[in-house]
Amino acid sequence: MSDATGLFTSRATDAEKRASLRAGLDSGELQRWPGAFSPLVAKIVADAGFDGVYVSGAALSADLGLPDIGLTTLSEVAARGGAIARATELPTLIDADTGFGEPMSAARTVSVLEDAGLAGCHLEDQVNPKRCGHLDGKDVVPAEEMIRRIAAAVGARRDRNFIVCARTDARGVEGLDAAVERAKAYVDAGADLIFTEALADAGEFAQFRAAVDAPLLANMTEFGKSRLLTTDQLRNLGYNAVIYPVTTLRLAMGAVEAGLAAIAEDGTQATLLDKMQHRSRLYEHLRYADYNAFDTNLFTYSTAGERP
Ligand SMILES: C[C@](O)(C(=O)O)[C@H](CC(=O)O)C(=O)O
Ligand SMILES: [Mg+2]
Repeated sequence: MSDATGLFTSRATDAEKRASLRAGLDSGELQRWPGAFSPLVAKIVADAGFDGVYVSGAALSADLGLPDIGLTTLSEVAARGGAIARATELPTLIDADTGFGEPMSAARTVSVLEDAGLAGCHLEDQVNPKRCGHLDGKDVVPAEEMIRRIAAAVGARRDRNFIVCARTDARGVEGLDAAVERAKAYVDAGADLIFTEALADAGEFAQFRAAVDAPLLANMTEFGKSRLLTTDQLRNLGYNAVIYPVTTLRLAMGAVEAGLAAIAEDGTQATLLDKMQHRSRLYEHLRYADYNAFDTNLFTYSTAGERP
C-alpha cells in the first residue's frame, strides 16, 4: 500500500504542533504567522516558508459575509479553524474574540479549540459586542474581569503547550500605560503571550517590550492604527511573533474584484490567465498525484499473493 498519511489530515499530531508553537515562542526568533482564510490558504502559507498559521476572526466573519462584531459562534469558529489547522503541518493560532461569554465560557472555548486541533488562541479584553481593534468606539472590561477570563482559559487546557494569548485593546481606550499594566496582570494570570493591539508606532512597541517580561505579538493589519513595521524592525524591537491577519483575504478579494470587473467589461477572462493560480499549481498544493496513487493502489489492492 502507498503511504496515505498526511493526505486526509496533517502528518504532525496536534500535540506535536503545540510543542512546535511553544518551541518557536521560546526560540527568541520572530515567529511569522500570516492569516489563512481557508484550508487551502494554510497550505500555501506553509509552502511559502512561514512558521505558523493564524485564523482571523475578521477574515472568518467576512468570509461568511458578516462584519467582525462578535456575531460568529464558537461552533462556527472551531469548525473552520479546525479545518484550517488540519490542512497544514504548521501550528495554528486562532482568534477567539472575547471567549464567547463569561469566564466559564472562555474555559469551554479553550477545550473546544484544543479538541479541534488548534495550537493556541487569543482572548481579548473587550466588552461584548466586540469591535475590530483598529476602529474607534470599542470598550474594555475591567482588568479583574479579563484576569478571570485568562485564569479560566489557562485552567481549562489539557495540553500545557496550548498557547493562551491575552490581547489587550486598552491602548486605544485607556492609553499605553494602562495597556502595559493590564498586560502585566494578564501574564500573572497565566497568559503565555501578549497581543499588543493597535499600538501606534515603533516607539510604543519598544515601550511595551521594555515593560513586559513575556513573549509579545505584533498585529500588522493593514489600514488600521498601527504603522506597518517590517520583520527586521520587529526582530530588533524584540517582538516574538507577528500576524498578518487579513492580508491574504485582502489580496485575494482585491484580485477577485478586479478580475470580475475585467470579465464584465471585456466579456472574457483571457487577459487574466497569468494572474491566476494555474490548475497545475493548485493540484500541487492539493497533492492530487498522491491521491491518484493511493486510489490506484486501493483499486489493485490484493492479498492473494501473500497467503501461505
Ligand atoms: C486581528 C483581528 O482581531 C482579526 O480578527 O484578524 C483584527 C484585524 C483587523 O480587523 O484588521 C483586529 O485587529 O481587531
Ligand atoms: Mg479579531
